[in-house]
Amino acid sequence: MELTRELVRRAPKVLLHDHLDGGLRPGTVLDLAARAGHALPAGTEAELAAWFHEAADSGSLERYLETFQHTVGVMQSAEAITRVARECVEDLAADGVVYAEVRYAPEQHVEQGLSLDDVIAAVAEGFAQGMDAARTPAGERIVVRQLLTAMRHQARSMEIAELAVAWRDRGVAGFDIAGAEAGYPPTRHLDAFEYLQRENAHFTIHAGEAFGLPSIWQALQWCGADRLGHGVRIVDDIEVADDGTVTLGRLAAYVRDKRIPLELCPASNVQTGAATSIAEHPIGLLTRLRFRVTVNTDNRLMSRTSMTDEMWSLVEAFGYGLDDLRWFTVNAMKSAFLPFDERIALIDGVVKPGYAAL
Ligand SMILES: O=c1[nH]cnc2c1ncn2[C@@H]1O[C@H](CO)[C@@H](O)[C@H]1O
Ligand SMILES: [Zn+2]
Repeated sequence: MELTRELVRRAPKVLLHDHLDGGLRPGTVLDLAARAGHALPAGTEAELAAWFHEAADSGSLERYLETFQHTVGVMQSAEAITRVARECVEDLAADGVVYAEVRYAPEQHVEQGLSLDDVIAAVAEGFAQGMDAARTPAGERIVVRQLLTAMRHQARSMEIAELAVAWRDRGVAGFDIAGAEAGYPPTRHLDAFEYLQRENAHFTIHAGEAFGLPSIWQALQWCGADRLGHGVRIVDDIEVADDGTVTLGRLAAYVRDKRIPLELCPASNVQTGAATSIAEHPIGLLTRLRFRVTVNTDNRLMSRTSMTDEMWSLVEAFGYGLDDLRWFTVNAMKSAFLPFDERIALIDGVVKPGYAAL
């Protein structure tokens, strides 16, 4: 059967790395900004969508991140946050996503008086509404969990880690740190990671995106990360000789041997300069070498992408077929911060039958 974009959209997909404040609908940004009196750089949906994409398409992570002032800026009330969270679930469900972990930094949403708990509760409410709305009579559904992010240049990681533990039975599956990588090594937040480990909690760390191997090494061997956010620079520890012989350095071998999940985000990497193009993206090599590769969107608004777009761009660049897409999807489901029995239930009850039915 010929693989089409529509078939990829219908295929069950699993998303582990998606930022809530990087996935707003352009129309929602306009609407919320008008209500909050927030000044935007463009006045129509099409112009605003283009602005986010172009401004983020800078070749630098720092400049990419500057665009978030206009999404975070309009997400300062419980009502706005709940709406964004609900629409996020609706958009992912329409895109064929069956399980997603969506992250954001609660500390960025307290400018107008919300407490950190208020912010998390507002997201939980929006996700619950979205999951309810996506339930069809045919039994189709989407499961969405929160990841709480702490900003790596700030000093609130311990507080956020404590909230991730406090909320773990109420829709929060884990913890993350994000923000500019250079100059802010993950070891700055060692107390938070050690606390999470003592609490048997799960966390991922943005590492090896804008900065190389030392950041990946710290995230794994000092901080104990369960997964790597991006982790794409692990290719710097892999040598491919002219005759095709591959040699893994010790860190790359460790990552592959231990099946450390890589949350790869191809479109985002091309925008921040972490990769030169989709066709040259290290995902091709890492997949060939059978690392625990997962495919993700990172920021659907800034990268003008979706899970279908990401998968489809890989089909076009690397000639992947449904078997490969299923492999990425099962990899992601295995790597989710959901209890083991729930992961198995989704793999056997949703992902595999979904692919078989295509
Ligand atoms: O690719 C990325 N690398 C590092 N940080 C990021 C990336 N995308 C988004 N954020 C940061 O994470 C915060 C919480 O969601 C966003 O506000 C943004 O500053
Ligand atoms: Zn990210």
